[in-house]
Amino acid sequence: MPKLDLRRLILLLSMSATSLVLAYFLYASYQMQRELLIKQTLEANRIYAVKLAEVTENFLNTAHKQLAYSASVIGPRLNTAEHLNGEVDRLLLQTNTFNSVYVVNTESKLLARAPRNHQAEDSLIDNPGSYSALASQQPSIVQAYSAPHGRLIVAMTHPLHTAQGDYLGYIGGAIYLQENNSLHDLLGEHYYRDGSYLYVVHDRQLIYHNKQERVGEIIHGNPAIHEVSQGREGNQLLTNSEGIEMLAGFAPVQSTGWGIVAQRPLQATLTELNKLMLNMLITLVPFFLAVMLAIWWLSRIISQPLWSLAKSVQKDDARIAENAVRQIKPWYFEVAQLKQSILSGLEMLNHRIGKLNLDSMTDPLTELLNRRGAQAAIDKWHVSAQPFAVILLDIDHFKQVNDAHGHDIGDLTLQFLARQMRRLSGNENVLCRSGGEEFMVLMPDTDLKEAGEFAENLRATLASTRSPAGEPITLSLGVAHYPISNARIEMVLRSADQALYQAKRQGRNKVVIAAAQRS
Ligand SMILES: Nc1nc2c(ncn2[C@@H]2O[C@H](COP(=O)(O)OP(=O)(O)OP(=O)(O)O)[C@@H](O)[C@H]2O)c(=O)[nH]1
Repeated sequence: MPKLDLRRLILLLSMSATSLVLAYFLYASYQMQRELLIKQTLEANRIYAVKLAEVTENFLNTAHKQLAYSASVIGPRLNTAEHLNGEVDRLLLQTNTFNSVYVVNTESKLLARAPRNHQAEDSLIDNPGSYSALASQQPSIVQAYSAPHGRLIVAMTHPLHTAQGDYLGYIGGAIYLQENNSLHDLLGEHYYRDGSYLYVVHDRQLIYHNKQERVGEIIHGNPAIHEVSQGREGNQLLTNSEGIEMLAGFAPVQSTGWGIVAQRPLQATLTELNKLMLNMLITLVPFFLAVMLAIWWLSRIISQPLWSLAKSVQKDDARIAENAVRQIKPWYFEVAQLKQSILSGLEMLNHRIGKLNLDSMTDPLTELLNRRGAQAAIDKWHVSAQPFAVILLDIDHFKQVNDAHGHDIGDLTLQFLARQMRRLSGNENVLCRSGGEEFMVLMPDTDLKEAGEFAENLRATLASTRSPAGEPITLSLGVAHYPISNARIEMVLRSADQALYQAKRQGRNKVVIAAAQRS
């Protein structure tokens, strides 16, 4: 017998199906959320980089305007040291835009500087930025360079003119990339806690980075830097110099050719999602268990009728099995069909058993009951203490019928006698061929007198009716009664037999009634 029953099978199937669907659902929603989150973060970083590029652009414009204003205040009065120092001090102190402000004449000589330092006035400003500013005589931005004191500097200049427009030199403002200033504050406001950071590059050189030691570093092989250096904005998933996957957004500062890159580690982005998925799983587990419980319960309801059908069919008695099957209430189609099929099978079986039973109790020649059939009736009456009369009868000299007319005529004669017995007998009587040419009539609720009259009538009828043998047959009959003849049934039958024997001895064609038992 296989160990797996329908209930377990349903549960197993449902569990596997539900688990698969759940796993797929979690996997698919994780993948979708992951993609969405990556896309959103990339886009957010791009927008952030664009915004920051705009703000930087504005900052640089404002710085230029400040220099332009100072240039207009200074005017042609380059010889007045007090005036020059006053203005460079004001510009340095009033805003936090520059780390140093200085005025340089056309010979690249320093005329004033704030803050003051060892650099003597009239010293030569000997760097390519200064020369190019003097050469262009235009507002300019001097890209990052290392100053003699070791600092990395971005400088801005604005030309100084006389009222007539003669060029006198420039006023310059230096932004130290590794030190505090408005630009540093502006870029430093970025949220750095979850590993996110931003940096600014110019010509692949880091001119701003939250790790100050990295400022000045030249970066190779970074696709975001490559793109932004080409003046393009966008976003990209990339691996940074430390091998960490980053979601980077980048945008150029058009006026300076700088590139701003804002990035967030992929892992930090997905950590929240992982937590979310775990919470989802934890929330789903009780629901999953509840569903399994419901399926367990439902599987019981589904398997119960089948189980009952199987149990009912296993009963020893086909009649009891049939009744048990009838009691089962099928609530779904297949069980109803199965019940119907089983019932048809059992009905057929019971019918066959009934027919076999009947055959085993019937005499095939006369279709009266045989000895076993009569015995069954006697047993039944015995149990219910039913009084009855019994008549044993035997054809006289039947051997002669066979001998004279043949066995077939003998058979027809036996059938003829059976017909006569049926014709004369009431329905309630049990008629039986107890063997050979011997017959028996069992008459419930009939006394000896009535039974004797019936026996006499039968004898007289046969004696006066032509049989298949061509002439009437005569009968000898013995009559007894239960319990009048004897309180024990087998003794009653013996009494009837003795009465029959007596009838034979007294010359045949005769009825003898057994004497009542003496009490
Ligand atoms: N045709 C036919 N004959 C049967 C059947 N059963 C028994 N017999 C015959 O019945 C006869 C009974 O003969 P006996 O026992 O000598 O009795 P009887 O000739 O009737 O004589 P008594 O009973 O003494 O009057 C036998 O010849 C059996 O062959 C049967 O089914 N068909």
